[in-house]
Amino acid sequence: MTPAARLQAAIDILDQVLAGEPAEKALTSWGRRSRFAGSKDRAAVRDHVFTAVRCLRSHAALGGARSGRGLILGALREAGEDPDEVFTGQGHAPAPLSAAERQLPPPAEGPEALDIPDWLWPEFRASLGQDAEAAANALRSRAPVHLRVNTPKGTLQQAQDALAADGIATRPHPAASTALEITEGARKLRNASAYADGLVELQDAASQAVVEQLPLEDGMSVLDYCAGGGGKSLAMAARARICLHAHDADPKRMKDLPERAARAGARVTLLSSADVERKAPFDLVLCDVPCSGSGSWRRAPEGKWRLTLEGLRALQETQSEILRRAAGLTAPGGTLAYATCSMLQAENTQQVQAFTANNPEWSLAAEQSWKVQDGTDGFYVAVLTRAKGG
Ligand SMILES: C[S@@+](CC[C@H](N)C(=O)[O-])C[C@H]1O[C@@H](n2cnc3c(N)ncnc32)[C@H](O)[C@@H]1O
Repeated sequence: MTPAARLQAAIDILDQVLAGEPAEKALTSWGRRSRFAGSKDRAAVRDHVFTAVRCLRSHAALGGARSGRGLILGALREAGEDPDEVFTGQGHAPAPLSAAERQLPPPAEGPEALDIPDWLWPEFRASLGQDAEAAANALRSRAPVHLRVNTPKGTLQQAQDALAADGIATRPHPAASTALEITEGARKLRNASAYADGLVELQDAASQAVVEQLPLEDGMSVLDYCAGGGGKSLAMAARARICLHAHDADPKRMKDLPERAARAGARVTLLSSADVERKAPFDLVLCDVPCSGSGSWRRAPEGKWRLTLEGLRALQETQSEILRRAAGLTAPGGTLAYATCSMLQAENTQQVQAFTANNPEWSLAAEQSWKVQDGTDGFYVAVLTRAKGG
């Protein structure tokens, strides 16, 4: 495919996304229909689509329309490229620009230029203060690819050497002692032996750093209460010889966990909600709660446009309910960790402050947050301890 044909493919896919189709699904069906597209074409089209979704407001403004064509035109203008070189109408290239499309719109400003919904901007700015613009701008670009080295299976250096042998260059990431950032060859990861052998897992460095904050010790009984695919379960299992249990309100989310654990050489027992009550109390409970995902909107940009104020308030209710339940599953003297991949205070400090205010037997032992502009996903963790007699 020519570069212009890739952009035309992105335009068609974006029109479907704007009509309500999830980007991943629209890309998959395009891929099935487009047997002629090679792996580089697919990667390029995917990049165009995800860039457009991350920068939906600003690129639509720059391109003069909220349409596939408008978004691609906006992206070219932002990149300082000449749209007439792409919109030629030749071969599979997009049709030439109309007179209306040639009109340069006035420059976007404020939340529109920063690609944040208007309703969210006051909350975003209040949460991030003077870092708000930098965070919003960071969310407009592609996320780096991070790996967690499964240290029971090998050292960082061994993982780097094994990855290099498969053409993948990495460097240690400062956010966590187990983290590597891929600097070249990320697309080769799925076929790399270090990945197949469970020496490395895909995991954001801040997600790993959250687990490094937990006071895990050999022999502890631990519950990952919102385990999902089990990324944090596996990271915990690598840190100490714990008796690890995983639970999720939607057990289907954990379906790959047994296989992932086997690959990593970890042991984890999956528990239903009823089993959790029977097995309680646990020495440590981690709640990696459902959240707005504002810290990972680079990876999942549709979430930024799907979130509403009502949705955010509903998430907050779920979060405080999970905190309340998880507290009841934690042993006296035990630890409860509350984590989100959000940068919004409403989901982070405000939740924890409300919890400790209502539950005086709990105190805050540690709290940390990571911001997306510092090279990781945005994350938050609070480590709470329960009084021995509490
Ligand atoms: C942020 S994801 C977890 C990601 C996972 N810990 C990881 O590192 O891969 C949140 C999970 O919480 C689950 N969840 C939602 N409501 C819940 C509830 N009331 N109790 C327990 N889990 C819940 C969701 O199904 C989802 O899998």
